[in-house]
Amino acid sequence: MSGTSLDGVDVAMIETDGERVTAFGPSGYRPYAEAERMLLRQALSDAVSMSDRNARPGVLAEAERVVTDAHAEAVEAFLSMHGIARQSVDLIGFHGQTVLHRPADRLTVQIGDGEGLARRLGLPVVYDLRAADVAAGGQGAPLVPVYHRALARGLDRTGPLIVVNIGGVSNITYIDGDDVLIACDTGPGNALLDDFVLKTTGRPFDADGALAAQGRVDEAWVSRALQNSFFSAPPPKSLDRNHFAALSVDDKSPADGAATLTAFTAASIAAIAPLLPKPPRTFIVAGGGARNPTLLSMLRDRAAQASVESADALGWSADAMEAQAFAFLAVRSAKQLPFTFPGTTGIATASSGGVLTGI
Ligand SMILES: Nc1ncnc2c1ncn2[C@@H]1O[C@H](COP(=O)(O)OP(=O)(O)OP(=O)(O)O)[C@@H](O)[C@H]1O
Ligand SMILES: CC(=O)N[C@H]1[C@@H]2OC[C@@H](O2)[C@@H](O)[C@@H]1O[C@H](C)C(=O)O
Repeated sequence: MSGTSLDGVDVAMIETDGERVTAFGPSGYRPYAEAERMLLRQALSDAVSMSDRNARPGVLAEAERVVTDAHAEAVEAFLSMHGIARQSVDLIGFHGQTVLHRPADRLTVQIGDGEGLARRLGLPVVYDLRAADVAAGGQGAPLVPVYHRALARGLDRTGPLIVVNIGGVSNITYIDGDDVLIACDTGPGNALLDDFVLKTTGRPFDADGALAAQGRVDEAWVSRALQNSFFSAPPPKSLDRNHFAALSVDDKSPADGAATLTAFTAASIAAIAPLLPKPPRTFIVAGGGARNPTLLSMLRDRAAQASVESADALGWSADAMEAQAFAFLAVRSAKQLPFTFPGTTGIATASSGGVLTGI
């Protein structure tokens, strides 16, 4: 899995039948080199004008090779580091790199050559997991909720809970027993903050929320930003990474800008609660944002009565969860089990998707 933060490739191994997770294997990470990250950033810009998802304008063809190679290297290093025999792996789930997401135009583009990856690894690969949903009128995201539900089945909790994934964009899954599964993107995650921190300090992200912790939140700015009609729309809804890029805190000091953007992420996650059937009892936080204590504390302040817990504290892996989810989705895809639902992507009927290659 390589997410919208463009930080690197997450690898994880699980044992599953697509319904339940019977064992968690190890997980790993292969960061993008600086040059690779710059190429991917350029690919996001070059993708803006795309209308045909198979076109590869500008640097996209080169970026696609880099994405495929980085994933192959990530898997190879992972297998050798953990002494896992290639033949013991049944299936690889490959998300690719989203370079454009415009579901209203029935367009979502993940670059990455699934067939090339299957050839290089000598293993079957399931890829292109968003396309079928978008083609059928769904949002194509989020896909992870069905995995969150599988994990939540193993928790002994009453009352509705929310799993929040704070990646480049933030998304939530609302689970209330086995029957209610609602999901959507909630707004910014780390991407706006990362971009601002990179521009003002040269560092790729606000490590441990230290910069934001020193700054002052401009609450008026946050309230204004929350006026965007996206926030009052009910789920399902999804976002392109750069949807809020025009919102600028460039007139602020690095610390105040970081504090304000961190608060914007926290406030926009909390703002989903009134749009759900019942107030959530718990927010379980995963994704890179779970490592940012300033963000967690701002979410606690804004989450009303709900408790805020990190996924790691429950024995789930905040870092590996998305990669695990794409392994789970690959198995569901291979078995033709549905993984997008009216309540998660807005698709008319529960559907499967993905392309299986290399068997
Ligand atoms: N120690 C840390 N302190 C603060 N922020 C952190 C820390 N570690 C990671 N992050 C943030 O998490 C981001 C990476 O998050 P994650 O790996 O969930 O993103 P992603 O895989 O791109 O996700 P998605 O696909 O959900 O957008 C980094 O860019 C950074 O902003
Ligand atoms: C189009 C796309 O790649 N969307 C990502 C992005 O990153 C977070 C959020 O926006 C989420 O909707 C989705 O990824 C997660 C893994 C998902 O589909 O569940």
